[in-house]
Amino acid sequence: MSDPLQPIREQIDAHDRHLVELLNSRLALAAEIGKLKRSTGGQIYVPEREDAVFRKVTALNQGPIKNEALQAIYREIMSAAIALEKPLLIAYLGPEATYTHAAAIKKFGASVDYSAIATISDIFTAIEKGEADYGIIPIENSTEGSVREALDGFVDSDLKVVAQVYLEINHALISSTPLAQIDKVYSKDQALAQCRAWLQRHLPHAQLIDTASTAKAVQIAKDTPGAAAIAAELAAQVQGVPVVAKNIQDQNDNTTRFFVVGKRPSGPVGGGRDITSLVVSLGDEAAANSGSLLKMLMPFGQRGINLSKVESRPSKKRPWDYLFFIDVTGHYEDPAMKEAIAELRKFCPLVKWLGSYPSVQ
Ligand SMILES: C=C(O[C@@H]1C=C(C(=O)O)C=C[C@H]1O)C(=O)O
Repeated sequence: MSDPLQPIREQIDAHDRHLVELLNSRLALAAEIGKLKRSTGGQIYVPEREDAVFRKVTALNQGPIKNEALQAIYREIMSAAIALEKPLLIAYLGPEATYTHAAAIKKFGASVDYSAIATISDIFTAIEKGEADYGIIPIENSTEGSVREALDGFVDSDLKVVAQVYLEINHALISSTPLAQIDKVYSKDQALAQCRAWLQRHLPHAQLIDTASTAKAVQIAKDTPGAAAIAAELAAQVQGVPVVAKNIQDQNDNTTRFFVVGKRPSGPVGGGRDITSLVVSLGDEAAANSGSLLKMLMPFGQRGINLSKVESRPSKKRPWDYLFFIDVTGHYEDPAMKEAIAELRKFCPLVKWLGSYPSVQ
């Protein structure tokens, strides 16, 4: 009896021949672009162009492929294109299998090279020294708020935020010791905090110990009797330590926002899809004038520029002196944004542009 799958598979084979041909022809064009970029000093990774490609293919899609699947495929196609233009090295907060590693792969795909770096400030340094092309760092979590080391890193650095990526975070309790005998839980402070209620319920007497990263916690737990780590399941697999409990985060839609940092700024995507991040200090104005916070936000409001985040951090220069981290909708090059920032500079001693980047992807 003839196999009914056979003729359909032959059609699939014919499509695959086509696809491989088309992919190679697309990648050859990217290689040509790469040559031109090298001769003109252009950027290899261009987030605003990638955003336009994602939008274009999503608009073309009539199914049955889901947009998410199409975008994942295009992520890899563009990753392969980048690799043909120039081998890029992406520094992430390591060790291997941290959430930042997963976010880096989500953003840059499988064809670029990755380097695990121990601390956020070392990531800034690696890029400043040209030891890596881009860095990826966690900036804020939907349950726990901002990552302070990341915000502080931007104050002293001239690197730019060139792109962002969101990743849903699902924590696992990882240990070779059964739950009832666990007396120490290691993880990054942010991850411990995201599982506070679960820990209170299941391990109320365990000692909670902060580590430099979630994957580092798994390394420690692996060799410490009675110890567990909170990290991604992937970290458990990579290091061969059993998962004791899955999805232990207190909020189900627990999501972390990561920034991609590089030496040169991204161009605009337009259509209200750019975000600009700034750090602003009011200086003596704050002490002298009780309305100064409002005054800081007015230049944006008056021009219809939407404010999506304001976060304050102690300046560490004087007590009760603050730096404000502000996200607004639009690109630094937009005329209204330029005007708003110029106005802000009239009364703020510090207005630092951290970067403008596409809001999604
Ligand atoms: C090919 C380019 O370089 C990279 C690869 C892209 C692609 O494959 O479409 C898009 C943007 C860049 O990150 C380009 O800049 O157009």
